[in-house]
Formats: sequence, C-alpha cells, structure tokens
Amino acid sequence: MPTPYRPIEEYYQLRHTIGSGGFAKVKLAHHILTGEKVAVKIMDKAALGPDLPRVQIEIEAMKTLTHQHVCKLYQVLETDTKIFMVLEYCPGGELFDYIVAKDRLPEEEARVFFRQIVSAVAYIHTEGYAHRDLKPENLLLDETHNLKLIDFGLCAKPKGGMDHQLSTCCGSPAYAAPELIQGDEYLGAEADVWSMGVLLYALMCGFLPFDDDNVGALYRKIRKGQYEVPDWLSPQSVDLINVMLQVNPKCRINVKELLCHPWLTEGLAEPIDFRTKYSNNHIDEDCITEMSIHFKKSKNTMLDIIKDWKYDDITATYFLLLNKKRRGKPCRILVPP
Ligand SMILES: O=C(Nc1ccc2c(c1)CCNCC2)c1ccc(Br)cc1
Repeated sequence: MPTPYRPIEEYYQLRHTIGSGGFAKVKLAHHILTGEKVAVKIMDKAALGPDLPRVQIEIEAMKTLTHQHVCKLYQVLETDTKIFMVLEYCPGGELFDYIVAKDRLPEEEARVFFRQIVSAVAYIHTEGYAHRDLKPENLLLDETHNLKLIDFGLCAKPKGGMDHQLSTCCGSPAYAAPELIQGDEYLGAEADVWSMGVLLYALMCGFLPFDDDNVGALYRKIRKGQYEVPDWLSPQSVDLINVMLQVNPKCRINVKELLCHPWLTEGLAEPIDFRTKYSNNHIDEDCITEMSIHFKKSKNTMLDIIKDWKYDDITATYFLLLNKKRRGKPCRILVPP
C-alpha cells in the first residue's frame, strides 16, 4: 500500500525517522530544489488533541525568531489531519545525550556552549519571548557542533511585554524556578535564568543540582535552593551558578548582567553578542537571482514574494539557498526551471 500522497512530498524527499516523541515524529528529508538536508516534524492533529494550541504557539514563535542559535523553521504545511514543520537539520542530536556520553564537560567546553545558550535566550527575550522549558533535551547540535534551541511549545509572549507577570506553571520540574513551582506570578525572563543555571550546573557536573524521584521532595529542594558544589568546579563558575540559582528572583542575576559575567567573558574583550546574524530586511542578491530564474519571475517580483515570509516553499528555498552559500557551496537550485 503506497504511502498516501502527502503535500510535503512535492517539495521534500522523506527519508528515515530520526526521532519520535510525545505527539510528533521527526524524519530526515532532502529539499528537492536545493538538495539540502532538513528535519521534518510531523504531527497528527487528532493525536495532538488539547495540545494543538501549543503547536500554533511554537510555529508563530519560530516564524519570528531567526537567530544563529535558534533552530530555524523553513516551512509549514498543513493538511486536514497533519501539520508538517520543516526545520534546520541538527545531526549532532540532543545536548543531553552529548553530556551523558562524556559524563560531564570540561569548563572550557561548557563555556563555549553556555555562551551560545545565553546568546539565544537573550535574543528571544529581546523579541518578547520567554522559553520556559530550557533543558539539555531542547538544545540540539548542528553539523558544525553549534547549539540550536528548539521546542517553543511552552514559550510565552506576554501581551504586556517581558515585564508582565505570568502564572502558568510549565516546563520540566528539575529545571523549574522556585517561584514557578510555588504557583506565584513570575517573570518569564527570571524563570529562564534559573533554568539556565540548572543547565550550566548539569553541563559541568553531569548531574542535576536538585533531584529526587519524589516530586514533592524535589520541589522542597528547589524552594530551599541548596545544592552540592563538586570540588572540580572553579570559583568563578561556582559564583555564576550561585547568582543564577538565587531562590528569590529579585536577587537573581538578570540576562543583561549574565552577558558580561566574568566567567562567560573570560578571554573575550567584550560582553557576549546576542544579536542575530540574520537580517530580515536585507535579502541576499545571489539567492534572489537564482530563484528568479527558477520561478520565472523578475528579480523585483521575486524579492517582493520572498519578503512576504509565508513560510511556504519560497521561504524554505530562500533560507536553504542562503545556508548553501554560507557553507561555501554554490548558491544553486538543482532542478531545471
Ligand atoms: O535534525 C534533527 N535531528 C537529527 C537529525 C539527524 C540525526 C540526528 C538527529 C541524530 C540521530 N542520528 C542521525 C543523525 C532535528 C531538528 C529539529 C528538531 Br525540532 C528535531 C530534530
């Protein structure tokens, strides 16, 4: 019985499954026009049930968030029964598995990764988003061994801006801030800083600062905010973890201060640069030229269509051509016009 025709197969050659989670399956695929590898996250609407709004939240967030350490969304396709999200290919898998495989990371390697994490989180905060589920399972390694933040299904974009209090309790308990599990109103940015503190601890220790099989006991440990300090941690890294894992969010370091903390800026002349390397309004000339030939449009018309950012095959073709160019490959569409 042939696979039922899926609109995705008009643009991508689907390959094997590379991951399957709660209500999603992720398949490796090749973009037909450029030959570029992508990851296609396939969700069944019926299986999603009450979680369907989370997918819409994730799609809207990922359309807005374009950053070198945020997993890129290229295209969204929807049928009566399925939602397909075409995403950046991250063959290094989850940071979680990388830490487990190495037991724990040397401080220098943890610093390189943590700079990328802080850069991604500082960027999404400036765009008005809080992630609210930061953990090593939601950080993937791309083919150049750089981190990409995924899973914006629990993110929040408070209507009143990042100073607006949130109240929904979400995320993974071991990484959740005390104020969040307490049920108090909280600021997404402050809760994300706590989760990054737990993340940094996990990177350099290989285990969690607050852990217990019993959720109630775990919550008590988080609210107490006491954790072991292994002797292999340097004084600077202990200081950073300490200011991030402050139980009182008002005593906790904020993201702006984090960007210039001595442990993070060690050996650098300036604070961590969190700005995106992509620019929304500048469209690459070579990509426009190649696409205008293939789609038989004038360059001006092609530019206008690209700038609609519909997250259709045009958006995907543009970003994937740009990827090719950035990797030093010819900025070419492989299929004749
Ligand atoms: O690209 C992804 N995963 C991936 C791709 C290739 C490989 C892996 C993961 C690891 C498993 N071995 C094969 C290599 C990927 C990208 C975005 C999201 Br969301 C989820 C997964």
